[in-house]
Order: sequence, then structure tokens, then C-alpha cells
Amino acid sequence: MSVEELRRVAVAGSAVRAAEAPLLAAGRGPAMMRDAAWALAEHAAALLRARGPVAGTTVAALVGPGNNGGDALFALAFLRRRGVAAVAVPVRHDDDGAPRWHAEGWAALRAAGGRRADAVPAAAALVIDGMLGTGFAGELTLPPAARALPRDAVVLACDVPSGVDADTGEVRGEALRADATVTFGALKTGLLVGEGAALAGEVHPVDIGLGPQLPTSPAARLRLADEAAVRAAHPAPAPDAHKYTRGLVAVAAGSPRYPGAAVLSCSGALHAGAGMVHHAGPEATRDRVLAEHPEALVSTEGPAPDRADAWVAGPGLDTQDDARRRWEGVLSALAERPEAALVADASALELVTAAQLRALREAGTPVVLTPHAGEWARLRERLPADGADAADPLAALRAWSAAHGATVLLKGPRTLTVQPDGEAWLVADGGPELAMGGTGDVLAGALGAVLAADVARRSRARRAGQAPGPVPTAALAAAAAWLHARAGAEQARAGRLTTRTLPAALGAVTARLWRAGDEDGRTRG
Ligand SMILES: NC(=O)C1=CN([C@@H]2O[C@H](COP(=O)(O)OP(=O)(O)OC[C@H]3O[C@@H](n4cnc5c(N)ncnc54)[C@H](O)[C@@H]3O)[C@@H](O)[C@H]2O)[C@H](O)CC1
Repeated sequence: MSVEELRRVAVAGSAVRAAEAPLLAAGRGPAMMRDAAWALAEHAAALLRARGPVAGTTVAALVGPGNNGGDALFALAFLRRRGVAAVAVPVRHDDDGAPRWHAEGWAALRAAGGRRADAVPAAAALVIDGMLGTGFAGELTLPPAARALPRDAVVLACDVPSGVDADTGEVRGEALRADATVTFGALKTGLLVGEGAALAGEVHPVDIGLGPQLPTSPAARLRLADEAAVRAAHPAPAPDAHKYTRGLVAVAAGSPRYPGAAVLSCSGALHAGAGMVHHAGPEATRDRVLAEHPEALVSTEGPAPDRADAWVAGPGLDTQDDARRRWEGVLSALAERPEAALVADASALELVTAAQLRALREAGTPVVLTPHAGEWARLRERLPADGADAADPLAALRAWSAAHGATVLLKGPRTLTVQPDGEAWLVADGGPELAMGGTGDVLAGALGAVLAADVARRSRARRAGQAPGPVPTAALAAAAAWLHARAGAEQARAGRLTTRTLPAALGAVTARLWRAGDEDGRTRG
């Protein structure tokens, strides 16, 4: 795994331990520990330097009994050589009161002039959390020394904040919140999902030579969405593009009771670059959509099935009967063109059945469900799957997606997209500015546009006798979530805080993404 990839792919903490094992068996442990400790010391010095001179400051470490503590002790020894007053605070002791910690690490620190204390000195400007890393098991009760840290001290976690499960991000018992985490060998999933994401602070992965040992299967990795990945999934239109090669999105959304959902979904699709949007809905919503987007097509039933490259179904549908009739109309259209994609959002998440998902899977229709946390809980209850009740959010998503054959985009401050083969993406760019009514409608539309563009691109290539490999649906979904998250952040920066202007912000993010690709001379879609 390249250093660049190290920053964009996470694996479970247990997978890092497994990757370390053969190197430890080959006697590489001490060298790896030195590499880890050196990187930890470097980051500690950088954090100190941001606040003033390094020499003369006091740095303490809470030191646990294992190799995590070893890293911290060697890091203190390196810092000592930069003029730092280095203090090691053991958190576990033997019956005779002697510290239970990494003997070589303590010997190195003592040789460098470091000292031991029973508590973190009040003068400590930075505290290294070296209590527990990937060896954490069971529950943690924070020791007294971890409860009395100087108020202004920066906390730097060694590998994983103590008390956080490096696989799942779960906290069992108590955990120590960090301002930053230096993690070794690979980004760990537990630092990016669950409570671990909030407790880790700024995460810095460090290469200690595990690359060839790390897992390569899609189901063992969590990819992080960034601009390059989004542009690869949602490239700018080809120079010879026309409205149909850019993808036609059919939008079955909105109702006399919720007309705005139709407008917002169509807006999201248009601003994410759809070549055409065709709204299927009642007169009340058709007029509203046309008033906002004269370029949109509207009708009661939507486009001819062979025209739609993606369907967006569910936002703002009305009563059960009306919603069910329109939902089944979408499924009928997809049965006539199975290669078209489907976004099932809002009401559609309450309507979709296991049999319908099975039929869509058998037909080869790419399906993305877009629940928020509450809808996800109801979906798993209504359509259960073995393993989908796991505490590990990623494992639960992977189990449900594999069982039902559909990709899930689980909305939240950190959005996860997972497809049936286990490939998973994380969009960590979202923020509370998106936590308001209607933003999900915009995302559903934008996702429809990204999926439609991919379907149209592949159809066009096939007609030209080419056989392009599919872009993973989870990557396409992550691309839409990334555009949406960036649009929300852009809105917040500009002081615009309503959903009404979110589509235009999403359009600006899309245009900038494609312009940047042009400027770098990247290939077009
Ligand atoms: N091995 C290497 O060369 C490298 C290791 N690295 C660092 O080492 C840790 C993993 O070390 P390990 O000793 O396996 O585990 P920990 O230090 O995290 O802790 C094990 C230690 O803690 C006790 N313990 C476990 N759970 C609890 C609990 N709930 N309450 C109290 N105590 C607990 C357990 O009994 C053990 O004694 C890894 O994170 C890295 O920091 C580097 O990767 C460099 C190479």
C-alpha cells in the first residue's frame, strides 16, 4: 500500500495486527516500534511547535503495559533529545508496586534523562496516550492518572485513543478523547466510524512497512472519498456529449401534500450534471417543477422506460396507496430497462420489499437505498438480514447489503456507502449544516444524476463496441454524497443556510470539480 493510499484506505485494527504478526515473528518488532515512536515524537514536536518553542516544554505520557506503551516510552526518549522534559506515568503496576510497562522503552527513556511520575505534571503541554492500542479488549475504566490532565494540555493518542475498538470505533466503558491520533501501519476503521471518529481528533497514518501484508479485498477495506476519487466516479461530460449521453434522470417524487420534494430532487439532479430530468408526478408538482426548472420534462407517468438511465423514487410521496402505485410504476419501468439504476429514498424505503430487491438484483439493476439512521433502523427491522444488527456499523451494512443485493448509502455526519460485495466508502466531509428538511431530497436527485451518467456512459461505450468496467456503485454513491457534503459546507461558509439554495451550491461544487479535472488535463467521462 503506497503512502498515498495509506491516507485513503482504512482497514480494521485486527487486520493491522495480523499484518504485523509475520514481521514480528521475523524479529522486526523493535525496528517497527522505533519507526512508530519516531513518527509519534515528530507529530508531538509539530503540535508543540505550533504553540511555541519545543525545548523546555514538558511532555508526559500515560503508559500502558503493552507495546502501545512501548511506542510512547521511546517517543518520550526521542523528545527528551529535543530538550523536552519527558515524564512517563505508568498506569498499571505489579503487585510489588513496580510499573508494568515496556522495559526497553523505559530503559531508553531513563538513558535519555527522562523520569517517571505517578501523575501527569501540571506543567505538561502535551500528553501522549500510550495506555492501550490495538490490544484493547473488554472494557476500559480510565485510571486516576488519566482523569487529572492539565486543562490546556494537548492529548496525542498513540495508534488508537485508549478505550476505542480499533475495528469498530465502539467505546466499551470509558475512553480518552484525543486532539490528534498518530496511527501505525494503516488508517484504522475504528478511527473513522462510530464513536472513534469523534474521539480520535485529527488522524495521521504512518507507514511502518506493513503495506504488502495488509488486506486487499474490497470487503476488508474502507475507502475515503476525496476529490480525485469523486472525479473518477463522476467525470466531466465528454467533449462530444449531448443531453442523452449525460444521462436522463426520472424523478418519481413529490405529491400535492409535499410538492417541494419534487422540486428539490429535480434540482439536485440537474445541478449534479444530469443531461435531462423528467419528473413523473401529479399536476400540482409538475407545475412547481416547471416553474423552477423550465428545462425539465414533466408528465404523470414519467419517460418511456427505454429513455430513463436512472430513477429516483420516494421523496415526498403521499399516502400509502398513492405512493405504492407510483413506486410500482417505477419498478415496472425498470423491469423494461434493467440496466437503468434506482435510488430508493424516503417513502420508498418503507415500501420496498425483499422480493422486489431480489427481483432487481436478479435483473442486474443497480439499486441504492439512502436511509438516514432512523430509516436504517426501520429497514433492518422490516427487512432483516443475518449480521445486520452488528454493533460495528460497517459490518452491519455489509451484511444487509450482501443479503439484499442493494447498495446502502447511510446518511449522517459521516456517510457510509456499502455495496453487496463489501466495497465500502466513507464521506467524512458532511456537517450539521445539512441536518435540515429537504437536503435528503437534493441528495437523492444528485445521486440519480451520478448513476444516470454512469449508465449512459457505459451504454454509449457498449454501442461503440467497448466494454468498460463498471464503476463500483458504492463509489458512485460516495461521489454524490461528497458533492452534497461539500455543497453544504460551501453554503455554511457563505452564510446561506436553507435547503432552497443547496442545489445551486452543489452545482458550483460539481462545476469546480470538473474544471479542476480539465485544468489537470485529466480524461473526460
Ligand atoms: N508489536 C510491534 O512491534 C508494534 C506494535 N505497535 C504498537 O503496539 C500496540 C499493540 O501492542 P499490544 O501490546 O499488542 O497491545 P496494547 O499495547 O494495545 O495493550 C495490550 C495490553 O493492555 C492490556 N489490556 C487490554 N485491554 C485492556 C483493558 N480493557 N483494560 C486494561 N488493560 C487492558 C492487555 O492485558 C495487555 O497487557 C499497537 O497499538 C501499537 O501502538 C506499533 O504498531 C509498532 C509495532
